[in-house]
This record gives sequence, C-alpha cells and structure tokens, in this order.
Amino acid sequence: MDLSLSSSPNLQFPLTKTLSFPSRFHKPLPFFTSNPQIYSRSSSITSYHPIRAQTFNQNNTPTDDDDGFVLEDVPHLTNFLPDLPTYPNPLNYSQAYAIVKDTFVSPEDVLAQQIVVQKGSPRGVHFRRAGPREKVYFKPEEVRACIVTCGGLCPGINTVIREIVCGLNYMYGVNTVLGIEGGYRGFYSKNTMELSPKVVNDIHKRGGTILQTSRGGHDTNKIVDNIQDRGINQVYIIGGDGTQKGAAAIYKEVEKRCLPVAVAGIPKTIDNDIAVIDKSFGFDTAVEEAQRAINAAHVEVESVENGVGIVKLMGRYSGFIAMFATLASRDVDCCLIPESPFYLEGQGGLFEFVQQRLKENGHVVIVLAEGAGQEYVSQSVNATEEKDASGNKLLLDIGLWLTQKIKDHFTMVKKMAVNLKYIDPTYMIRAVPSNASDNIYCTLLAQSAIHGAMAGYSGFTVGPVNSRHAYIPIGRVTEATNVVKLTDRMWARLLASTNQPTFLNTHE
Ligand SMILES: Nc1ncnc2c1ncn2[C@@H]1O[C@H](COP(=O)(O)OP(=O)(O)OP(=O)(O)O)[C@@H](O)[C@H]1O
Ligand SMILES: O=P(O)(O)OC[C@H]1O[C@](O)(CO)[C@@H](O)[C@@H]1O
Ligand SMILES: [Mg+2]
Repeated sequence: MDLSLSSSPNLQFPLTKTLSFPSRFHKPLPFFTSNPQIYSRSSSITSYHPIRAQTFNQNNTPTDDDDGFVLEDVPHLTNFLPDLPTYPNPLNYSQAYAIVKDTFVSPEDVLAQQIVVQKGSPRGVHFRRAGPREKVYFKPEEVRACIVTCGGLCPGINTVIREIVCGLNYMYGVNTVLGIEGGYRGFYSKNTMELSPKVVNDIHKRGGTILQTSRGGHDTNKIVDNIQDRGINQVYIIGGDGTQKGAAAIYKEVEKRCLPVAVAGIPKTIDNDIAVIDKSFGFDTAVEEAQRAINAAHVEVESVENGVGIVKLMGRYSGFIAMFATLASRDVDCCLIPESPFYLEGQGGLFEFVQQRLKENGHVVIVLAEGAGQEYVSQSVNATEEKDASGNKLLLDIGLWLTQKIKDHFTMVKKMAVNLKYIDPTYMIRAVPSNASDNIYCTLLAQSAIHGAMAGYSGFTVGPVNSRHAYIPIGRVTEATNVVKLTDRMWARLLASTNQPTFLNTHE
C-alpha cells in the first residue's frame, strides 16, 4: 500500500527554490490539493471527515484491496506551498542517533486506532506515526519557534516547554525559541521571552507554567498577524480542548495566508478529556497526588466515630481522575462522577449506602468529581449559569452541597451524629510538578511535535494512540470529549472494587 503523499516529505520536491517569508498582506495562493490519484484530502481540519486511502498496483492503477484501511491524515505545508525546499535531517549528524538502527520513521508507518479487531473486519482508522523524517522543511538557522500555554494548569507543562526548547536545540540546532507569555492573548499583548536550554534547564522541577497561562483572548487574526510580524515559523501550542480548537483556527488562517508556518498542538488537560489519545500528560501525577488527599480523608474518618470523608477532585465533564484515584486508593467507598447520575434518598441511594458502611466499618470515604451532580446544586442554590473567559461553564461546589446534605440527613432525619470532613485538594493536585513517568511522556510529546513540525506537518496534535505516538488532525481530537464510558469495563471494575451502588434503580 503506497501511503506517500504528493505533498508529503518524501523527497519529491526539488531543493532549488528558496521561499521568502510572505508579508502579512501576501495574496493567498489558491488552495493546493494533493494529487487526487494518490490521495484525497479533506480541505477542512475542523469539520472532520475520515478519508479512505487508495492503494495502487505496480502500474499505478488504483486497486480495491485496501481492506477498509482509512488514513486520517494531517495537513502538510506543501498542501499550499508546493515548492517548499527540503533539507537533509540534521539528525543524520546527531551523536544521539549515531547508532540508532532506524533513525527515521518510514512515510508508510501508520498506527491503528483500534487494535482489538475481529478476523475479516475492516482495517479501520489509522494515523500517521510520529517521529523524525529523512527530509525537513526548515533550515535550522532559519527556524523561529514559539511556545504558548493556554487553559488550566496541569503537571508537566514546564517539562514539555523544556523539552521543546532542548529538543529543537540539541536535535536540530535551532537557536531561536520564543516564549509567548500569558496564553493566546500574549501573542498580541505582551513581550516574548527568549528561551534557551540554559533558561529552561530546571523548570521541569516546578509546577505550573513558566510562560503563564490564560483563558479567553483568542483573536485569530491578531495572533497570526503577530506570528507574521515576529517572523515565527513554528508554533507549539500546549493546551486542552479549547486550546486545540484555537490551534486549528490559527492553522486555518496560516493556510489561508499561505505562510510557511508549522502549527503543532500538544494536548494538555488534567481532566483527561481529550479524545483519541491514550491519556493526557499530568494525569498520572494528578491521580498520584489525589492519593494524599484520599489518604488524609481516610485517616481522619477512621479516627472518629461515624466519620464521613468527602474528597472533591477535578473533572468538569469527565470523571477520570476520580475513577482512577478511587481504583488506586482502595480506601474509597463510593466514587461519584459526572457521567454517572446518582441520587440520595430511597433504596439504592447514597444515604442508604453511607448508613450501611457506617454500620459495617464506622466510617466512609466518598470521592467525587467536581462536575458530578451539578444539576442538584444548581437547583438548590438557584444559581445563574456563569462562564469563564473561554466560555466554559463555572461549576458549583458539589462537595459543599453534598457535605451539607449528608449532615442534614443524618442529624435531622436519622438523629445520628456524623463526623464530616470535606477535603477540596483540586488546585493542589494540578499545581505539583510532574512525576517520573509523566516527565518521560512529556519528553516524547515534545520531541514528536518537533519532528512533525520540522518535517513540515502542520495543523496536528501529537499524542499516543495505543502506546505509539501519532500525528492526529486537530479536528479529530476536538470533535468529541473523552468521557468515562459507563458501558466499558473500567467503570465496572471500579464498581466491583468499591461495591458501591450503581444508582441504576429507579429511585422513589
Ligand atoms: N472554539 C475556540 N476557538 C478558538 N479558540 C478557543 C476556542 N475555545 C477555546 N479557545 C481558546 O483556547 C484557550 C484555552 O481554552 P480553555 O480555557 O477552554 O482551556 P482548555 O484549553 O480547554 O484547557 P482545560 O480545559 O484543560 O483547562 C483560551 O484562550 C480560549 O480563548
Ligand atoms: O479555575 P480554573 O483555573 O479556571 O480551572 C478550573 C478548571 O480547569 C480544569 O482543571 C481543567 O483544566 C477543570 O478540571 C477545572 O474545572
Ligand atoms: Mg477544556
């Protein structure tokens, strides 16, 4: 199966033409489509359509033996700049790669989205494998890269920044990397920070982001104007689903203006709510850090009579942190997440369960994701819907609400004194530096993003798909939110571990 693109870095273009950086008012070239005989490509990365790859026989005639193989490919700069010159990859001369057997990823390497398949089933969706390519589309000395961090914090952001700066420098000899301060709006409202391996050397030991972050303030035109004005030709964008949507908009504008600018997204979200990728960086650290809060709750409630510990963890729409922290801890009696509605009163309800555990064990620990039961809180406090600067709904405090409900129920209805301890460690678990495994993960993400940008890919998000890193079209990761699927086995594993109610009974 020939997966080479007429527009991909397969050494198909002569190295003769040098391309000057177009001015901001450069007239856009007509949209370049790749050779339809070889491949058909979606012109939009935001509305996402899977594309079927076509196979060819030796006479270059299309054949029909692709077994349902679909490649969801990422854009390449040559889509709209077909004459971009290429250069040998500097990794050819890198000591680090001197004895590596296969330094370069074959253009034919792809990763399957589904690895559990049945005999005879279609081969399904694939993504381009991340990694260094034989030819690059940038001269190292001409690269002016920038990094921006947007959205909420997450352990590991500084590690990604460090590894982009060091990777660009040590692997590709790039000396100019600018830090955009304060998120998207920093492009047009702040000065940049010069980043060198020396500047970023030990930032991975700190939580947060040395570049600062923000919500809102995404003005695509102003951002791209600024990219042009500063002569930036590689943009590394670290952030969650909102940020990746912003990255897609930047890519579209760059494409419209026909700028030789690679736009690479690195997915960041403590909630692990980004689709397609195996998990997001910082998530494991957050789960580990959450253990400390759960442990504290357990110690507290074990040491008193009728102790009820409530721990609130992050997770707006996705209860992954709560689910994995519960599974890891084994001190948790009940885990409540946004995906699984619960109820308090009656048979199979939370009150009944709490009472039963108090009777059996003398204490109970409840972990809840911040997005759980929002409908109850908003009803009870009659709240108006407030949003943050990015348009995300501001959540009401389910932890406080539940604490009060349990207290009222047991003291007033059951005439039973309970000892309630409510712990809200939400910001603590995302402010810590990343742990060892997340640091390694961040390094791979950064290096994969660099290889992709240097190879001329653009408008992509990098991330692991079935443990191997892939270049994923941005639209593919933003079209849906990754949530806990109650019908998958993992939630069943949690229920089997805690033996908590499923809340599936119709409640009276
Ligand atoms: N649809 C969109 N188009 C362009 N920009 C967007 C869009 N949605 C969000 N953004 C921008 O992306 C940035 C970050 O968005 P947001 O605050 O939603 O965080 P996030 O990236 O989703 O991260 P997290 O949810 O993990 O905190 C903001 O600057 C916001 O303006
Ligand atoms: O208060 P902030 O910084 O806007 O962020 C809070 C939100 O960010 C997240 O951590 C996602 O980044 C959510 O879990 C949480 O609701
Ligand atoms: Mg988000």
